[in-house]
This record gives sequence, C-alpha cells and structure tokens, in this order.
Amino acid sequence: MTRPAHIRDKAVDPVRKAARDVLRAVRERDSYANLVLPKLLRERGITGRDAALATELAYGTCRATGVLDAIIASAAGRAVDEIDGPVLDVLRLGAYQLLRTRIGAHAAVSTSVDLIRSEAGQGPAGFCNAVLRKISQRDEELWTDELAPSMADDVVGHLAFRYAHPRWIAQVFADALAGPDGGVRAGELQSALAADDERPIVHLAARPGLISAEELALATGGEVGAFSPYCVYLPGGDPGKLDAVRDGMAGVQDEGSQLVARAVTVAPLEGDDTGRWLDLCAGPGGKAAMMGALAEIDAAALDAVEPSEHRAELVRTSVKGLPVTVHVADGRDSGLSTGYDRVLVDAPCTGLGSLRRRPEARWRRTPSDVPELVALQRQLLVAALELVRPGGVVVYSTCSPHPAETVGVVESVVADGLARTLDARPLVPVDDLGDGPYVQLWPHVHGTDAMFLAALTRP
Ligand SMILES: C[S@@+](CC[C@H](N)C(=O)[O-])C[C@H]1O[C@@H](n2cnc3c(N)ncnc32)[C@H](O)[C@@H]1O
Repeated sequence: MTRPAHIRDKAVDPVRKAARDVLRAVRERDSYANLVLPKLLRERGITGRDAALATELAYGTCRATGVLDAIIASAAGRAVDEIDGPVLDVLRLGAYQLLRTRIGAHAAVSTSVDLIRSEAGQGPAGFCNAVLRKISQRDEELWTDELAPSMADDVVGHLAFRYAHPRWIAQVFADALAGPDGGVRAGELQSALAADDERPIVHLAARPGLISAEELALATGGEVGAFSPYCVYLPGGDPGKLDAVRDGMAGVQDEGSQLVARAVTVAPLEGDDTGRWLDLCAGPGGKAAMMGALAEIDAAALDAVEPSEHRAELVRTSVKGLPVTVHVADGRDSGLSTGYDRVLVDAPCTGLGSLRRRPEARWRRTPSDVPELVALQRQLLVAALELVRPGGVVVYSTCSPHPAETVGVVESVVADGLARTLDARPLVPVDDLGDGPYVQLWPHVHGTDAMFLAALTRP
C-alpha cells in the first residue's frame, strides 16, 4: 500500500535522495554526474558535510557501477537488467554504502528501503531490503573472492573487478604499461587501477603572467604542484567559489594538461619562433587559455580551432583578453594557411586517461569507440603536419593511454614518411619518463590524468 505524501516525504533522507537522483539522470538520460550534482545541490540548498556525503555517494556509486551490479545480480538471483531502473538505482546506492563506505549496515539498508518505499511502495521496498541484507553479509573482499576471476587464472580480470574497471579498460592499461618496447611500468597494473579508482583532488592552473602558483596557493589554501610551474593542488571545497577562479586568474585544469600546453610553448624549433601558434582541437579551451597566456608573454598569437559552435564559445570565454583567435572549423580542413611554428593536436579520444574525473565514463565507453577515433586522430595529425612549417613542432596529445590512440597513431604517420619524432621528455619537467621518445603520465606515478604526448616535426 502506498503511503500518503506527507508520510512518504518525511522518511526520505535528502542526501541519499540527491545521490539517487544523480544516478537516475545518469541511467535514464546519459547525463554527466559531475554536471548534474552541483546544480542539484545548489537548487536544494544542500551544503557542507551533507554536500560532501552526497558527492561521495553519487560519484562513488557511478565509479563502481559494474562491480556493484555483479554483486546485486548475485544477491538478487537475477540479472540487473531484469530489475526496474528506479529500484536498481537505489540498490546500487545501498550496495555502495555497504561495501565501500564506513556507513553502518543498518543506516545503509534502512535509508535505501525508505527511498524505494516512498516512490514504489511496500513490494519493491521488501525486495530492496532482502537484497541489501544479503549483500551486507559479506564485505567487498569476500564478494570479490566469490565473483571475480582468481589472480592465478586471470590477473587482469581480477584486478579489473577489484578496482571497478571494465575488463577491456584494465587490459588497455596493462598494454599501455607494458609499453611499445617492453615498458618500464609493466607490473604496475594494480597501482594504476587503484589510483584510477580514487577520487582525485582538484588541480588549479595559475594564469601565467597574472599570478604565480605560490600566490595562488596562498590565496586558496592549496599546495604548489609537483611538476607544472603553474599548478596548485586544492585540498577540498568548490573551486567555482574561489575569487581567483571567478576573476580569471586561475582555472581548473589537471596538471598533466598544463604540462602538455606548456610543452608546446617550450619545444625547441629550428629557426626563429615567428609567433604563429595553433591549437587544432581547442574546445573547451583549457590548453588554449594556458597557451594564450604564454603567447602573450612571448609576443606570439594563437589560432584556436574547434568545430562545435557551443565548444568554440567556451573557448572564447576561456581566452578572453588573450591574443587568441577562435575559428569554428574542422581541424582536418581548417582553411588556415600553413607556416605555424608550434601546433598542438589535443585530439578527441576515448578519455580513458581521465576516468577518475568523470565518474560514470568507464561504464559508457566501449572498445567499438576506438577505431573511429583513431581514424580521426590520424587525419588531424596529418593536417597539423601540413600546417606546421619545416623546423616547427607538432605536439600530439591524448587524455588516453590506449596504445592505438597514442603510439599507434604517431607511428602510422611516421611510417608513411609524414613526420619524424622528437624526444618529448625534455619538454616536460618530470623525471622517470622511461626510454622515450614519448611521454606517458600516470595517476599512480604522477598524480595527473594519464596524458600521452609526442613531439613531431616534418621530415
Ligand atoms: C580532448 S578535447 C580538447 C581539449 C582542449 N584542448 C582543452 O584543453 O580544453 C578534443 C576537442 O576536439 C574537438 N574536435 C572533434 N572533432 C574535431 C575536428 N574534426 N577538428 C578539430 N577539433 C575536433 C572536440 O569537439 C573537442 O572539443
């Protein structure tokens, strides 16, 4: 029997309800959790510790979805696609609390049952209660022992389950860590997946020429970054509320991305830098803003290309006041004239290197996304090589460590005689980058997203 509205609403915890509503938007509308949640918290006046808990529950549940589903299916005795969506959202939220937080079992189960009952009535609430109680009988370790392949049979499959990644992505990480020539990081899969399963801290980029990283750290209570001279690590809080961010003195940008943008501007050239710089895939404009600020200091000018009008508008906003011209065009056929000294191709990619910053992304991507992206990446790189002058430099980067998107694209262009690789390691102030000539950053080693970069020139 469904209860009257005033009783229904009373029982529901607003923090869990907010997290549940995010999960629902992700499942029903393919929304991005990190766009939905902040808006929802603002609208409902959820702040402080409650906001932190809602964030942990929503993002944590999104990150762990595939593993939670395997456990729910086992406990429920049926596949998750046979469970009603709204009930599944709450089961995921409850299972996450039971397995991956310190919230007591009683609170995790009862708040979940309340959520279901308020919406769907007593029957589904009873089902939810039974499934969550069954899940609560074991911890995550025991469920992993029960449901994951053993380390002896399948290391990658086991670690994928343990650290909540789809198996194919864990395999991509393993391949990338092994590297094209035997790899210095083979054997680091467990650390890599563990770091990718953590919620990352926010990185700020101090706008070069306006504020130093030290000043920004003082102003925000943050800590100066380890590698990028512009980076500040922010321990917590909403970066959108910081004066420095509101005033355009700083932006939110992963330290790895800062290093890529900077690398383009410090790469040695043959001949003088004539000040013609290009960002061929600019939206939403994080790297264009960094390169534009450095261009201003070096008396250079940056052209920024982006085919999507909406994203081009984001670039215009982020480069306001800088010597940057935004072009709405396809980078493969931009209409720009050749002769650039420095070109960045920050190619559209699977984003497998920044999964930790986009909670639901790992469960949405599929291996079938890769070939089309690789074809586009290659075409963009070829276009960049036509736009750069002889002796100029093209930096090719992806926020993905997938070997097909990184080394595969670069080496296919080199094999066709269209480019020669340069050693990218001296462009990045990071030790321990292996044998080169490429740079592959990793969350578990550098605390950055898994950015790849290669430096190329015309042969
Ligand atoms: C990885 S993002 C670039 C991120 C950006 N450099 C930054 O730091 O903010 C790739 C961008 O390439 C754009 N893109 C997609 N197809 C493109 C094409 N054919 N030519 C140029 N850019 C393209 C996407 O719209 C997206 O904005």
